[in-house]
Amino acid sequence: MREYIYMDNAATTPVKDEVLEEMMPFFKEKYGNPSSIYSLGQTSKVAVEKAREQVAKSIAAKKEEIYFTAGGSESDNWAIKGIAYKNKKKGNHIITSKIEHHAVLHTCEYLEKDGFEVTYLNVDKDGIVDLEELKNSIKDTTILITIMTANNEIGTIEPIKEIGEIAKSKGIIFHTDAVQAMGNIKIDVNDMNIDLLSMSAHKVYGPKGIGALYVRKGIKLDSLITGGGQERNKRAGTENVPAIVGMGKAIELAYENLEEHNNKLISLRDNLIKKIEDSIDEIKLNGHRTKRLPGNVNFSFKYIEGESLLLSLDMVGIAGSSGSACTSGSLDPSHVLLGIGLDHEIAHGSLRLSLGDFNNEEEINYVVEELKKIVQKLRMMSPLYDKLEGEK
Ligand SMILES: Cc1ncc(COP(=O)(O)O)c(C=O)c1O
Repeated sequence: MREYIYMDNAATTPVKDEVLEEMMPFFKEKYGNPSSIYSLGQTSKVAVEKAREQVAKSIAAKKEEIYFTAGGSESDNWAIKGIAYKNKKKGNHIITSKIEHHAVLHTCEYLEKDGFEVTYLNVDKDGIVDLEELKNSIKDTTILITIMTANNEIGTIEPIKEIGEIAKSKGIIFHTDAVQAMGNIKIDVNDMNIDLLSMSAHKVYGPKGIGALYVRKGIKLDSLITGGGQERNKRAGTENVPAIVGMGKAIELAYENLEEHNNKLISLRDNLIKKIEDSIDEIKLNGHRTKRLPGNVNFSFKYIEGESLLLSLDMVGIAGSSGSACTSGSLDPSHVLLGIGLDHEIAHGSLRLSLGDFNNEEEINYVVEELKKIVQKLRMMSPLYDKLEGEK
């Protein structure tokens, strides 16, 4: 069998050699605690601050506006709960969208049980938030708008700058989950009026279990973990120095080569979309055709179960996804696909192929060839497809 073809880069990415190389000394040689005042400790502290600078630079933020966390989920939880509880006296209303990641949706549901009111905005057939509906949803009690920069399943990029402007004009705090967008889209927190932004290293060829939250200077939010004075008293606990160093390097690399990376991915993505559309019928591309992440391809295939498709692809050495990594494995159709108006049956037959820096044209051709055969085989086994064939 040929080498494994990995097309699930939206779930996670491999750590790049240059990233691993930067991390390695911080496990055994430079193992000091950044809070220790002797030189071994200070070496770690300098490394953490360098990474903070690298992360800040990538979104045009200041170094002291970056807090390291244990990943995207933690950043989302902290941003939303932190702002909600800090502003409880001002109001209890939060606005989000129906297609957010569960790290946002489940946090909002948690807050609803604690007396907060949440509006879940609809999106159009491509997954784009309706700005008029957003404006009309704002109340005197609205304290936070949280809308993702780009969707993890269908890749649609939201009008973040416009949302930021609306929030700013009404004096409402704006948080965005940029976990999928980082390393794929140029982000400027000032130009886009973003007050808080969540990110995660493992989507940009960095290590897992490390992320960051950008908090605009002047925005107050409750501490996430109390204890020692780390992260300026906001998130206690000895820093994960190797992971922080890896995150800094991974993000720096991603933004150094953004254009080159994007041009390559967009060309691969559009080729893959075209080849699938040319060779398989009764399919639907999910997400916006152009306002989408450079590496994201998401199709629904009529008369097919996404899980069977994934297993069949795995058997020929191809890794994809039928929803976000956190929800695949469950039998419920994706809330994102239902959110863009797909019915349950077609939402079940969906496949996400997310391309990354290590994919190439040869792999695209192989995937299309195999996908075509698998779809045909699975449809022949589908009672619904059989019935329709009989009617033709
Ligand atoms: C949009 C989005 N937000 C948040 C997360 C959670 O990030 P992490 O895995 O770092 O907790 C993910 C991960 O898939 C994501 O895609």
